[in-house]
Amino acid sequence: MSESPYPSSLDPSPEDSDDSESLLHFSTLSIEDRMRNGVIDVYPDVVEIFVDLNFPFDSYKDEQEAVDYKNITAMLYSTGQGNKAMKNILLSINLCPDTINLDYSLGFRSWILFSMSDYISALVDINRILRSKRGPADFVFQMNKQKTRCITEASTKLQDMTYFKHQQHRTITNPDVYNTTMYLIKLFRRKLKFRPDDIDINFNKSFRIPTIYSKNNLLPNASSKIKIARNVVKKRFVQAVTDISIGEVLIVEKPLVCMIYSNNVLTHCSHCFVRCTALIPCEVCSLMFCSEACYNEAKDRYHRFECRFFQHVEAQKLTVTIFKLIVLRLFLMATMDGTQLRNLMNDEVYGNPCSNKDFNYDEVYVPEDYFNIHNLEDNADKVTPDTWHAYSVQASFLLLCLKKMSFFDQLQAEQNENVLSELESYAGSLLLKFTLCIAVNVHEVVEYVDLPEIADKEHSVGIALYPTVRFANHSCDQNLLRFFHKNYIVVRSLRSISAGEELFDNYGTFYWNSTLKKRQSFFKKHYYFKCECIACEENWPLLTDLPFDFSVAPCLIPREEINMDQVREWAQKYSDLEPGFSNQTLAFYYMYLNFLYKTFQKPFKEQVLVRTVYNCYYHIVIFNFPQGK
Ligand SMILES: C[S@@+](CC[C@H](N)C(=O)[O-])C[C@H]1O[C@@H](n2cnc3c(N)ncnc32)[C@H](O)[C@@H]1O
Repeated sequence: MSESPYPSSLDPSPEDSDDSESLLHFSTLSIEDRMRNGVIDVYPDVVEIFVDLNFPFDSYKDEQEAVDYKNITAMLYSTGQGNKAMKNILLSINLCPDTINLDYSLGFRSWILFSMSDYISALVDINRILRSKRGPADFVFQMNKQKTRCITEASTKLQDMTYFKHQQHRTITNPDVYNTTMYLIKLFRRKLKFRPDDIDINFNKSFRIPTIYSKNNLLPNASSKIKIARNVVKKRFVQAVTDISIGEVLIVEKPLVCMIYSNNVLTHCSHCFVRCTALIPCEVCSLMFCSEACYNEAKDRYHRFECRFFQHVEAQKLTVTIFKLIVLRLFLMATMDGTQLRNLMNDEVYGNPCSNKDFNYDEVYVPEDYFNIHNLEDNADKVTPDTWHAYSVQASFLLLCLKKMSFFDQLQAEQNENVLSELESYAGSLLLKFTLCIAVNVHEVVEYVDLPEIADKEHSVGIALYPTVRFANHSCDQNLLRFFHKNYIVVRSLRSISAGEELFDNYGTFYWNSTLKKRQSFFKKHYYFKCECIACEENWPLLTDLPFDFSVAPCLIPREEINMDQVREWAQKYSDLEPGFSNQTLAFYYMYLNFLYKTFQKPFKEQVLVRTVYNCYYHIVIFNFPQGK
């Protein structure tokens, strides 16, 4: 259950980069030479390298392949292989251009969804087909008939749900009851938006994101109990303004920019990251969305131009890391698909991407403002020559793709294939700046899959840049926990925190699962700092060597005040808990964890174990019991 916030896939080092072949060209240069060459001087060579790539501009969509997948689906479905059929029909929908064949594939999926009793998702597909108004009469007739069946079935289930709504808070330990209830609760959630003739819903929209009780006037996504402070070493950091107790919601926000991992494109919405069975395809590239609303928002915010880029690299099966894709997206958002590029270049304050602007701490922070990128930490003064080099190559790759795709044609009078214009160079420097910033500021978005066993539930969905959470520095013994709801992040206190204390995130490696030496080299290499947290200063032991005996563990309160019988009872209850999820169990973990932190001095094994399970369990309960704590 690692929390891996900053994924190793973002490792910017040359040896791990997919540009490594291109880098061979430079490996003969001495470090000094590379440093002297710096960023700008490598451009001509990089141009040479990437012009060689020379990928043709093919389309990703392939109607014939889509029809083939649909035919395979029919064969699998008729032989009772429902899951495989579902996978194939998804591929068919994903590959199909927006023609009548797409309607046929959607129609097929609605049959499969119906047979899986997922009537609402089936209705989403059917309504979409009927809206397109392009099917022949008998197909439209079949779809209308299917629609009636879906509505009838769904209405019956919806009545059952009223009962289950009242059951949500009850403890569920029996796995069968658990599974049935889970299913009905999911349906219940959908009911909140249930309108049979107008279904293009994302049922998780009814999902409750935890709220912040006392909002911060200066940091709109944060609690008034925290503020952004700064010092010379760490620059900005998050600090407690008043005492904070365990479990308080401190930050809730949407990403400024996010990107889905390619292996989730067929299972999750590429815009909001919700897991969804009835995804609809982008008309041009491989991305899929949970609803027309998400698709349109993606197009409005970043996907119009990006979509063309995706279709080409996908058609060529080029491997472009998620890291590059998010940088490109950020660039397109920042420049509004290029239309604002020249204005940005001429802007006196933001025109120079090399100078970081710090936001004014007395004014209201605007989390969704693109200009925040200019005050992200980029560590430009600490990046090693090798990393500079890798980043420059990555930025150049994107710049050349943009050039090749005629991105600059509308924006400038002069075009020259071999020489970069002033505007193009500026675009390159922005891409480089974003590459630096993204590397040390993004989080990995995870989802917890709701299976009864606790282990191996964590699933990485994508990466995202959170405008307020990114102010939190690292500690190997952090006092914050991150939770995700779709691509929203929720940050809560892991234990009580006193006024004036710094609030710490964790960048992916903890004192109990990695040695001091490994941690220090990880942070130096990826984040350019030396961790001086208490766990590093005191070199706390790994999990297996942590003290675990309650009767001798150092205490924070006089030992005679501790009711040891009660402690043993809780410890026993904790280790005996059955699989299955409920708010009561969550409340127990929460209470027990609070007790452990308040009573025993860190580091103590039970604190680590309970904290880890609590983190995982919390996600699951919140995901499946929307009224949860
Ligand atoms: C996500 S940012 C955190 C906010 C950052 N301090 C700022 O001013 O924007 C990550 C960067 O903060 C710095 N940082 C994070 N944790 C640190 C720590 N424990 N000690 C020193 N610097 C740290 C490193 O430069 C790191 O690359």
